[in-house]
Amino acid sequence: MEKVAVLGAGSWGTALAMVLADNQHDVRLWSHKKDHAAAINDTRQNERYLPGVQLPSGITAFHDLAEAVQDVSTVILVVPTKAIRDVCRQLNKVLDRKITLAHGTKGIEPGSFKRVSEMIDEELSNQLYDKVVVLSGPSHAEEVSQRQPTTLTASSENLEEAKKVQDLFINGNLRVYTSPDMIGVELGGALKNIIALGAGISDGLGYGDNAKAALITRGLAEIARLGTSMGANPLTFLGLTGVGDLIVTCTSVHSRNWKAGNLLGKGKKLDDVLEHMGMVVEGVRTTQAAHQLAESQEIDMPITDGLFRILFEDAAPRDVVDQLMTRVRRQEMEDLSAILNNRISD
Ligand SMILES: NC(=O)c1ccc[n+]([C@@H]2O[C@H](COP(=O)([O-])OP(=O)(O)OC[C@H]3O[C@@H](n4cnc5c(N)ncnc54)[C@H](O)[C@@H]3O)[C@@H](O)[C@H]2O)c1
Ligand SMILES: O=P(O)(O)OC[C@H](O)CO
Repeated sequence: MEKVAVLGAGSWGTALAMVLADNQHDVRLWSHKKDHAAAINDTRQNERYLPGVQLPSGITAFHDLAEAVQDVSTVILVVPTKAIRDVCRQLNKVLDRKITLAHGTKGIEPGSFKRVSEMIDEELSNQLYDKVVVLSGPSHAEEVSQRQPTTLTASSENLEEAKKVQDLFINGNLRVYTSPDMIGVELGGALKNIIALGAGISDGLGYGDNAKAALITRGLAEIARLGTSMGANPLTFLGLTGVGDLIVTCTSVHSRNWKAGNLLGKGKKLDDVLEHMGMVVEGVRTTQAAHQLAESQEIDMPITDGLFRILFEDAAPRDVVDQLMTRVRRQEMEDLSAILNNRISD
C-alpha cells in the first residue's frame, strides 16, 4: 500500500483516485477549494464533477496542499493545463523529498507550445522527482468511476518510473500499458481534443456518420503531421493514446469537447458554451496553440485552422465545412507515407 496524492478534484482526478483506492492505496485528493474538499469528505461523493458516484473509504479530500502531500510516495497532477504551472510552484514550497510524479492532463500551452511535462520540468524543482510520467488513453471519468473496462498508457523518458505508475493503477477493470514515446503520448492526448470539438460541431450541424469518420481519419493525419514534426514516433498515433483516444472523444456522449462542439454547431456562442459546460474544455486552448504552431512551422492542418476560425474569428461552421470540402485535390496518404518511410529508414 502506498500513500498517493491526487492533485485536482475534478472528474478525472476523482476517477483516478477511485482506482488507486480500489487498489488499496491511501489516497489524498486535493481540491484548491476549501468547501469542495469539505463536501467530498462529508458526503463521500463529488457532486459537482461526478454526481451520484459513491467514493471508496480509501479517499480523503484535502484543501491544504502541504497536508495532502505529506509523506506521499507519488503525486498525480490532474488539474487543467492552464493551472499546471501554478500548482507546480505551490508544490515547490511544500514537498521536501523526492517523489514519483505523474500527470493526467491533456493540453498544449498557447504561446510557448509546451507539452504538460515540459511545463512541469520548467516549474518544479528537479530535486523533487526524476522523470515525469504521463498517464493517457481513451478514458472518460464517468465510465472509470463505474469500473467499466478501460485502457491507459503510462509513458516516461524513464521507463522504470512509468512501470511504477503502471503498478499503482493496473487492476481487473483498468489495463495499463507502458510506452517510451512520451512526446507522442502527450501530443495524441492533447491534439485529439481539437478534432473532438470538430466532431461535435459536425453532429450539431446535423451531419452524419460519414462526416464524423472523415473528421476522425483526416484529423489523425493532422495529428501525425504535427506530432512527428515535434519529435513523436508516428506509430504512437495508431495506439491507445492516438486513434484510441480520438475515437472515444469524438464519439462519446461523455466528452466535454464533443459536447462543447455540439453546442457550437447548434449555433451557440463560445463564451456561453464554456459557461454552460462548467468543466474544462481543453480543446479550445489547444486549438489556439496548435494553430499558432502549425502556422509558424508551415504544417498543413486545415481542420485545426477551420476550428480556430470558428472559435476565435467567429467563422460560421457551415462555411468552414464548405471550405474543407472544396480544398485543392490531394492524394490521400502522400505526406504520411513520407513520414513513415523516413521513420523506417532511420
Ligand atoms: N474528465 C475526463 O474524463 C478526463 C479523462 C482523461 C483526461 N482528462 C484530463 O484531465 C484534466 C482535468 O480534467 P477534468 O475533466 O478532471 O476537469 P474538471 O473540469 O472536471 O475539473 C478540474 C479540476 O481542477 C480544479 N482547478 C481548476 N483550476 C485550478 C487551479 N488553478 N488550481 C488548482 N485546481 C484547479 C477545479 O477546481 C476542478 O476540481 C484535463 O486536462 C483533461 O483533459 C479528463
Ligand atoms: O471529456 P473530454 O472531451 O475532456 O475527454 C476526456 C478524455 O480525454 C477522453 O479520453
